[in-house]
Amino acid sequence: MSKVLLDVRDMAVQFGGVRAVDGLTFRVHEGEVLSVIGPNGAGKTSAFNCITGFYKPSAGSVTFGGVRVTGRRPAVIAASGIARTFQNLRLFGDLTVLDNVRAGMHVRIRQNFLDAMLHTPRYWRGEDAATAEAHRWLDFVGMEHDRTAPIRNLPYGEQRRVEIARALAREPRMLLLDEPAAGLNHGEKARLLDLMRRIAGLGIAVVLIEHDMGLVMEVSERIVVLSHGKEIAEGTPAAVRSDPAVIEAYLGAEDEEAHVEAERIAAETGPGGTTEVQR
Ligand SMILES: Nc1ncnc2c1ncn2[C@@H]1O[C@H](COP(=O)(O)OP(=O)(O)OP(=O)(O)O)[C@@H](O)[C@H]1O
Repeated sequence: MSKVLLDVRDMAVQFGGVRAVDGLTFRVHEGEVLSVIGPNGAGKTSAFNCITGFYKPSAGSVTFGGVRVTGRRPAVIAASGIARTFQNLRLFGDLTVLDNVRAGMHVRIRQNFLDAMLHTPRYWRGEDAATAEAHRWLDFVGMEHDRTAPIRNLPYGEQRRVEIARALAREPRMLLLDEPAAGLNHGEKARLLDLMRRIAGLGIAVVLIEHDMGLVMEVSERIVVLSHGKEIAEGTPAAVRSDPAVIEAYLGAEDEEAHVEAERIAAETGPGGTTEVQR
């Protein structure tokens, strides 16, 4: 197995009385595709937010590339080589496709303040290089639409692709994708699968939160399963799929949802209501 890139140990996140993440320990190796799955509210996004510095863990440590980054600011963690996408797109709607990708790169373009103020030759060389590189990443993700149009005019699936291009333009060593297949159609999911494999092929580790189990089972080398903030299983897709603890966690969550739904309907219809609850 290749080198450990991310090492998360005993990480916990607390929101008032809720332990969103409760003693999570896992590792990601260079260039591997690892998925983090679990029922709604299991703590997956909270774990991502801790790793990327958006939340401060209440306990535990996060080490990336051998350097402890626990509790550092998001910008510092991003600069150390971790890029991410979000469950809800965070693009600049009025900016063009190209400018959205270039915006992701400004952390690493070497220009000083005066270059930018005075638009020196070095400034223009930097801008040209940035534009060429943005095109390269847009080619890589397969973005075929007009790149000079405002991004808000693009179909949703294409916007998702641009968000990945922007994250890649930071030249990360690890890319965290939070539900990248949400809202995509069948063909778009197939292209996403291929894209994730090509990203890993570049040696970039891909860590995926995803509810589409078909996609997860096909693309992942390993899977970490969370339930109520705790890791309940870890292993290959085949091992995880047949793990009784995993099956039970998902069935339990379904039961919980069905129960909540039944209570909601009962409250709406009141005693003697006529709505039947489907089980
Ligand atoms: N900012 C917050 N403040 C308070 N509670 C939060 C916050 N973020 C998450 N939680 C709670 O922490 C728990 C874990 O939520 P989280 O969003 O991490 O789960 P998830 O596994 O990503 O869920 P989903 O699959 O629905 O996105 C939930 O009980 C949630 O309500």
